[in-house]
Amino acid sequence: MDTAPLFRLGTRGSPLAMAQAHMTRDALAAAHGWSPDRIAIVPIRTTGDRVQDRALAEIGGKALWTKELDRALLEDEIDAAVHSMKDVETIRPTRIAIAAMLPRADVRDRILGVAALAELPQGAVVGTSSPRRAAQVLRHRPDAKIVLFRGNVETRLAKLAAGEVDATLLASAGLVRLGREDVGTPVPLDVMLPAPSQGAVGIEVRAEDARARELVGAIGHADTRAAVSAERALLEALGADCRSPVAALATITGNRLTLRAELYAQDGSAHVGGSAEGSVGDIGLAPALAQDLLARAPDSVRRLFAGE
Ligand SMILES: NCc1[nH]cc(CCC(=O)O)c1CC(=O)O
Repeated sequence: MDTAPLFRLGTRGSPLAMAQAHMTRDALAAAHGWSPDRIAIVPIRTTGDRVQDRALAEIGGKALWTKELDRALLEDEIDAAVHSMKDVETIRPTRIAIAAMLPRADVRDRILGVAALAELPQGAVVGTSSPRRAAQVLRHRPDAKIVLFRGNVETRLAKLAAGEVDATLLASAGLVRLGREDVGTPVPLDVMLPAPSQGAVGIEVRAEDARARELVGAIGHADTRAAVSAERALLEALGADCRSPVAALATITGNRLTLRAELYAQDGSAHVGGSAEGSVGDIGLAPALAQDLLARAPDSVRRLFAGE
């Protein structure tokens, strides 16, 4: 770049994060009539990228992915940070604002290695580090053996190909963004409801930076934001974090929002599910569904959630 960048986008350096940063750059360039090469993409290494051998939940949860990007944003090294909304904590620093979410991709999980959970051989080994996916697999296949499976999408595909596991599960959205829509089979939503925020890319800015808010706001997708906000409000009301086996999906038709959610016991032996419907702006909907689910949850499920 021989001229100063018009805008600096911070991102993690994984291939998926870089693909999402490029999507964001292209959307910004198109919205503002800029040449894409006037937008700098700044890869930032996070603790989560360095630590590969332990479950995320054990070593500090989602903050591992956001902390370094938050610092770069607050220290004005970048103008905006691009995130998978699924990896962004429910409660964010007050000086950081979500300025936009891009149109959501396919929200489903894909199963790789077999075409469906029902086709797993007896006692099959399934690799995942997601408490939600583990519980959902065990709910349908209590005979399966879950093993910790980390690393970025490419690493996991390589481990599967090497025969370390019989099957694994990945978000369809990530595979599509990496140009790997050819692998795996989508799992129906009634078998595996997705993680809250799955498939959504969000862009954060400094709350006080009016220019960045406006520039990024121009590429936002209102329905995605409304849906993901409802799912995040549910997580907050549940007192849930990345260790919590919880699935949620909001869908919007016109001005109506339907929020579905399921909470699971860790071993999939119990669960509770429900849904609520209201107008898009109804901020009471998600907390009400959270209370309803907690009230009906079996003990083995309720004790995994802090509530309130
Ligand atoms: N936790 C890792 C992560 N964060 C976002 C995605 C996929 C993209 C998305 O859901 O938007 C993935 C990988 C996966 O779950 O397969």
